[in-house]
Amino acid sequence: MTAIHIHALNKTFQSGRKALHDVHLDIQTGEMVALIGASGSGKSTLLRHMAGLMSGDSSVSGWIEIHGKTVQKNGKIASDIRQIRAGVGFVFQQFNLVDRLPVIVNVLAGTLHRVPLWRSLLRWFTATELACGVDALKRVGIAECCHQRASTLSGGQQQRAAIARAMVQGAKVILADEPIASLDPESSRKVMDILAQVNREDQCTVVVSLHQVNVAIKYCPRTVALHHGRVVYDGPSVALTPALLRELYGAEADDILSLGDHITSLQDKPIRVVPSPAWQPPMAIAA
Ligand SMILES: Nc1ncnc2c1ncn2[C@@H]1O[C@H](COP(=O)(O)OP(=O)(O)OP(=O)(O)O)[C@@H](O)[C@H]1O
Repeated sequence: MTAIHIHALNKTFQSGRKALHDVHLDIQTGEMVALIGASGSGKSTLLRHMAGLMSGDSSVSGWIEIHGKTVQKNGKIASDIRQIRAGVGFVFQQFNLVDRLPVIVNVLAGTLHRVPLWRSLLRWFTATELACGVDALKRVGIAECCHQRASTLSGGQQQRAAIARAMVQGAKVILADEPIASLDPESSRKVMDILAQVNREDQCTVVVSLHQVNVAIKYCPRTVALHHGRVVYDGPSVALTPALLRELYGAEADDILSLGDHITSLQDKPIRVVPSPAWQPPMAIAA
């Protein structure tokens, strides 16, 4: 079944900047797809359109559907977008948690579309909801941080809490916009391991934008590469050799090839595919 369907998406900002050019994309349920590209290539813009946070150009007939439901069409966001978003989890580079609230409350924000408004305002959650929140925190390996304020967590822990919130939400699609861009290699690895775990164990479709092609290869069987807002490659991540990347990106290839040793390093030869934890038998993720 198709999880995300994008047809002829174009985006021109008011400044006149054309950020997306005729993007067509089909992502199947349960895929883990990397979105790569140099800075400014349109990764965030595309993810925001998928989430219905931005609308494409109305001058071109284009649309986006998630699980068959229209997110936007011909430049207009669907009127029932809140309902569609309830099934979509977002993980952003800048950990979008409420700093002053405890981690568990942030995580339980994932249930807000299900609980009555008065209960959410009072932050009154049932024992079952609390257990579900704690369970999600256990799965991402930070249950011990449950009652801490979100602001006291490290960047990697905040990102894991954001993923726990998507779990509690019961999201069947996770859109992660450069979730490891601000993290050290070890925290990056944990966050990517957890995204892969959610993909594998919950059959959750994951689309993750990354600066590092080596991380894409390690975790995502499929990569969509953007260049100046156009899809220039859509296929197996393992086929993304440095030579191909140079062909696609020219000098800009260095942007995504020379980011140092972020999780694994990439040599200037056919890329060695590092077996991904995504394809190991289910196992607990260590904290
Ligand atoms: N609100 C905006 N108004 C005008 N131009 C914008 C706006 N947002 C993004 N852009 C432009 O659209 C293009 C794509 O930006 P986008 O943020 O999607 O790229 P990106 O690939 O996510 O980059 P990065 O990796 O640096 O986050 C860039 O040229 C950017 O300057």
